[in-house]
Amino acid sequence: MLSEKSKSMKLPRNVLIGHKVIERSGELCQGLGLKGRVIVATGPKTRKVAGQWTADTLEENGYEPSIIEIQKASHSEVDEVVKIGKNLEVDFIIGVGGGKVIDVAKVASSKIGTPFISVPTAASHDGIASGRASIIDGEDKVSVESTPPNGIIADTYILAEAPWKLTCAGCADIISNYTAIKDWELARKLRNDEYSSYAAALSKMTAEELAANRDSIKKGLEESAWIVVKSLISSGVAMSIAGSSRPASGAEHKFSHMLDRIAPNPALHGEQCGVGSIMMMYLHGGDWKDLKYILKEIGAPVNAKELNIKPETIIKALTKAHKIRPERYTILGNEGLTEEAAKKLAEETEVI
Ligand SMILES: NC(=O)c1ccc[n+]([C@@H]2O[C@H](COP(=O)([O-])OP(=O)(O)OC[C@H]3O[C@@H](n4cnc5c(N)ncnc54)[C@H](O)[C@@H]3O)[C@@H](O)[C@H]2O)c1
Ligand SMILES: O=P(O)(O)OC[C@@H](O)CO
Ligand SMILES: [Zn+2]
Repeated sequence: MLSEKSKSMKLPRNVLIGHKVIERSGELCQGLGLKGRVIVATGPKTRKVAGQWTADTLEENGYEPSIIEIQKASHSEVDEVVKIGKNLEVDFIIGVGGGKVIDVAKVASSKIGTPFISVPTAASHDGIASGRASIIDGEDKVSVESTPPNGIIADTYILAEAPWKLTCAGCADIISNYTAIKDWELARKLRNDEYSSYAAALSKMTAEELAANRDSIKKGLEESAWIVVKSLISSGVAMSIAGSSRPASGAEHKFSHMLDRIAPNPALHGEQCGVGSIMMMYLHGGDWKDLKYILKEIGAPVNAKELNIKPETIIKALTKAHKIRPERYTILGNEGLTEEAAKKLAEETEVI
């Protein structure tokens, strides 16, 4: 009954997208009523790209920034930020970097109970706006529930300057929503899994919009960065509406997480999800050739060679992928693929 049904959703409040909007970091933070001491969590590379610039801008606006460099998305890094944050009695945390830095900053702010501002330096993943975070937990790094950013500063000047490979990975993470949605619909039909038609529609529309605008996605263009980062934010909002990563994570993500576990040198998250999506679309009986064509036109990897991952590792990841998050039903079913079926799938889709 509707009267008994309730759901709470947290969504980002202030979003700034545009050329050199990092210069307006103070304005955004003041607009959110934030003041005082702030931790600027960034990476070794991204500190030079935008972390130091963000801290300097905040200082010019009367804030007291402390920069912390994050090496990887681990619990120990999160605990370190929490410890420093509590000692400094920070008022909020700002993450300036790729997906791993933003995830660590997101979880640390949630643990301390302070607001969090997301400043992506690459349009490489859809964690920019999501309420999820992927922190290494033993062998796994699937996303767990966290809190969405209170604000987002997406500087298209920085994003356009980022390595093109990162932008292509972000596009592939979005295109992989196609198969995530198919898996969600399948789980709803076969197991009556909880399903949000609104979140599913938003996630699918995000992939469709990106695919439709792919001709405008070109290396070094700020307009391209604008298109991609808007779709990444939209995908993250779909996850916040669903209260899970279901709208953006199906069997293709299980395949990617398994590659993260077994591949000697995994590729970028989005790159692996894109290749996984080609194969899962084949299993769904969908137009995998069209999905492959879209990824190729954007410039994202479409096979093992372009991922720089050996065929035998691809096959092994396919046969084990169903073990990731077993409670999330997908086209892989509960038993997963046999080795022969995995080899045939990877060959039929020209991945190996
Ligand atoms: N929380 C979520 O909802 C969510 C969603 C998708 C992915 N993720 C997570 O995000 C991570 C993937 O993010 P990623 O692909 O950005 O990987 P990443 O964070 O490892 O960044 C990749 C590399 O790009 C570099 N980089 C970033 N911006 C740069 C710039 N402007 N110039 C030069 N180098 C730059 C980083 O320093 C890093 O070396 C994974 O851990 C994944 O699980 C989380
Ligand atoms: O929950 P997971 O599978 O980590 O997915 C989150 C994100 O990668 C979706 O694009
Ligand atoms: Zn993803």
